[in-house]
Amino acid sequence: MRTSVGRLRLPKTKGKPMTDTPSYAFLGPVGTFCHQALSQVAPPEATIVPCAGERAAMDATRSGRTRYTVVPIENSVEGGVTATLDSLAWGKRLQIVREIVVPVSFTLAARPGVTLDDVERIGTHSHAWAQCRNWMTDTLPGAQHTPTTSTAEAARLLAEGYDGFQACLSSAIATSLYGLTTLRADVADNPGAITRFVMLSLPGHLPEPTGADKTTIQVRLPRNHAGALHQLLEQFRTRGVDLTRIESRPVAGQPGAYGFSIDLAGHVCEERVQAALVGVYRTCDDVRFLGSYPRADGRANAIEPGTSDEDFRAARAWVDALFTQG
Ligand SMILES: O=C(O)C(=O)Cc1ccccc1
Repeated sequence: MRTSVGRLRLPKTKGKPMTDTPSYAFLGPVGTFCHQALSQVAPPEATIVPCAGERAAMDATRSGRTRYTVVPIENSVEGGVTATLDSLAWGKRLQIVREIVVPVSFTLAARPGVTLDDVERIGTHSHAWAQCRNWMTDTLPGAQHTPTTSTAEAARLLAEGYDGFQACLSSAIATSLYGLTTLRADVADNPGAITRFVMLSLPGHLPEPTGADKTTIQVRLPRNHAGALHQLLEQFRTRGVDLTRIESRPVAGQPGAYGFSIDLAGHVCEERVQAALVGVYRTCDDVRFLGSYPRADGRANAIEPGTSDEDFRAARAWVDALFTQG
């Protein structure tokens, strides 16, 4: 039985998972970019569980079936992965414990014997299609997209004989794993695109601060309040907290209400981050803490003058002393 393809480990098909072995759900099937991200972090003995969709993978950890989940959260070309962002924002709470960055480039693949001229429909994940849209318009004008739950799912369907599309956009690994042939390699509108994946667990485990961390939160702005967004941003600016991502999403069932998903530079153990979060909590309707974790790029966060932990402690000591001085 094959247990790996290149650096990708395949799920175990026999035997009971050992309860003390870490288990990871991920956006499956095997051969997704998500599987590649998982392979960067999971120990060799890990049990891995492919799931059909981001939400299904997250639910596997919510229900206790797996200890961790790895799902895509953001792409450098197409932006946020809304299925992940919305489930993090509104579903049962999960916490980000790690981020993983994977360079993505796509292969246009088909069953052996199929040529570019035969291709009318292409199956792939919506984020993959978005990253190859211009290439498609230039090279295969008129080719239609059929969305699949993942890039490898499209490859798997083709290999099974599915005839709803003639080709798929997937990774080179998936192309070989599912016995397809490459029609075009390195398909992309923006060479150098990366996708950021997050590893999630149930709340309770907070990674240690490293000095090169990020914190993710979800907030809902008060409605009918002029300058509400300005007031939110002000909480970060005055404490020298840099935002590395901010995205708005409509709140389901509440037309006109928006939630914001925010990544900020820093760890919740740091004074300036805590001070900003206290301000956010005071001024927004809903605040959800989604984790503090090491940055994948390892870049140390810059600390503006007057915003280090020592600066905050000295300032608090000065205020405390006002009560004890005569
Ligand atoms: O479908 C996959 O292989 C994924 O891991 C999600 C995805 C899709 C497109 C670009 C990056 C990640």
